This record gives sequence, C-alpha cells and structure tokens, in this order.
Amino acid sequence: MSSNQTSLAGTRRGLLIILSSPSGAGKSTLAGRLMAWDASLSFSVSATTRPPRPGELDGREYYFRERADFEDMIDAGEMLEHAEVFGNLYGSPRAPVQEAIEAGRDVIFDIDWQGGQQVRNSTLSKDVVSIFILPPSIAELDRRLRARGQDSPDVIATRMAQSEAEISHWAEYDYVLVNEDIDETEEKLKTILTAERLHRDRQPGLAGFVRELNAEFRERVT
Ligand SMILES: Nc1nc2c(ncn2[C@@H]2O[C@H](COP(=O)(O)OP(=O)(O)O)[C@@H](O)[C@H]2O)c(=O)[nH]1
Ligand SMILES: Nc1ncnc2c1ncn2[C@@H]1O[C@H](COP(=O)(O)OP(=O)(O)O)[C@@H](O)[C@H]1O
Repeated sequence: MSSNQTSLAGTRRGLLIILSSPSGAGKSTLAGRLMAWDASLSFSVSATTRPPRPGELDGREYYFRERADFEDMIDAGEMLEHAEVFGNLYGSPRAPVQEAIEAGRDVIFDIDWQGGQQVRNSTLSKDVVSIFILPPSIAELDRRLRARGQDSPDVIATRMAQSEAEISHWAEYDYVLVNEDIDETEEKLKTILTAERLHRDRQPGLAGFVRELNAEFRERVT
C-alpha cells in the first residue's frame, strides 16, 4: 500500500446508508445481512417509544424509551432526525453517527421516508446514499408481515394501511430495489455499497496516487 492510501484511510468520512421501505418489505433482514458481510459497518440503533417485541433487546434493536424521555432527547438536540411512525416516535441519536463517520465508518440506517428526508436535508447530505426497498407485490408484503409472526392483526393492518404512503416516496431515493429474492437483493446492496465507496474514495486520494504513478513512469522512460 502506498503512503498516499494510508493517509486516505485516516481522513475519509463514513457514508450514511439509508434503507427505507414499507414495513415487512425486508429492510431489517437486509441490514442484518450487510452487517454480517462487513464488520466495519456501524448500525444506527434508533430510539423508539414502541414497546419491544419478544426477543428485542434495549440497545440492540432499539433504545426503548418513554415518550417524555424521547421528547427530552429531541429538545436537547440529541436526534439527527425523528418522526412519528404508526403512532410511535422513532429517531436516530446523533452522537454515535457523528462518531462513526468521523472515524471513517459507514453507518446503516433503517428509517422511514420522513427520516430519510431529514437526513438528506441535514449538513451530512453529501455523504448520504439512500436506498428504497419495494416488495414484489402488496399480497407478498402482507404475507411477509404475517409470516414474521411478531405483530398482532391490528398492528399488521395499520402497517399495511400505511404502506401506500411510504411507497409514494420511492422516487426520492438514489436507488430502488425490488426485494423478490433475498439473496439477489443482498448482492445488489453490496454492489451499491462497493461502488459508492469507490466513488467516495476517489476524491481525496487518487490525485496523489496518480502523481506517484507519473513519477514512476518518468523514472522508467528517462
Ligand atoms: N424516522 C425514523 N424512522 C424509523 C427509525 N427507526 C425505525 N424507523 C421506521 O419505523 C418503522 C417501524 O419500525 P418497526 O416498529 O421496527 O417495524 P418494522 O419496520 O415493521 O420492523 C419502519 O419504517 C422503520 O424504518 C428512526 O430512527 N427514524
Ligand atoms: N426476499 C424475501 N423473500 C421472502 N421473505 C422475506 C424476504 N425478505 C424478507 N423476508 C421476510 O419477511 C419478513 C419481514 O422482513 P423484515 O426484514 O422484518 O422487514 P422490515 O424490516 O422491512 O419490516 C421477515 O420474516 C423476513 O424474514
């Protein structure tokens, strides 16, 4: 590795990778697969006022908070973005995101379209890569929500009713994937991330590297 690439690693900022979709389209599953693929990725653990599902742990899937505590966090400016979704508050704590991207680590967000808009309109907008996940059909979305087996029929009905509104924001995203086959969608996500990283890394570092190549070339021809 050239000295130039070493200094590049120390200065580059992480990307903010936003995954949005209607509930049940598969974004949590895909986020989990990306995390398993690349241990350097950081997951933005959101805070929420919704109660934990069986098996969910405070600080792992979400920070489960009372509404008053959540509102205190908003008032203190601790949220990068926040929104009301399905009658509960959800938000991304700012500090861990800031820390990760300054250390050059890419951060995955599993947030809705409102959060996606807020992050895209924030001071971090130039580091954002946003991806919208569509289900192959509404019948399959309904089937996946039921098959997940974690929500009551009422909760599933609310999520299905909201899915059209969530889907209506698809065109605001950089990439749109139809999650039919989970392995194929995972591969496409990895390709997007790989290409976006190459794009990010070309700006600060490559001019110096090309100078090194030119110097080597001149040494050979003289
Ligand atoms: N704006 C915003 N939305 C979030 C955040 N965390 C989760 N969400 C969204 O809230 C919705 C409900 O999430 P959840 O209750 O975990 O249900 P699930 O997506 O069906 O598993 C999903 O659209 C999430 O993407 C957040 O920090 N901010
Ligand atoms: N491509 C797919 N084909 C079939 N089932 C899927 C696919 N992607 C996800 N699932 C399943 O659908 C359910 C909802 O996925 P999940 O990742 O929880 O969705 P979201 O986070 O978008 O609400 C889960 O049971 C998951 O295993």
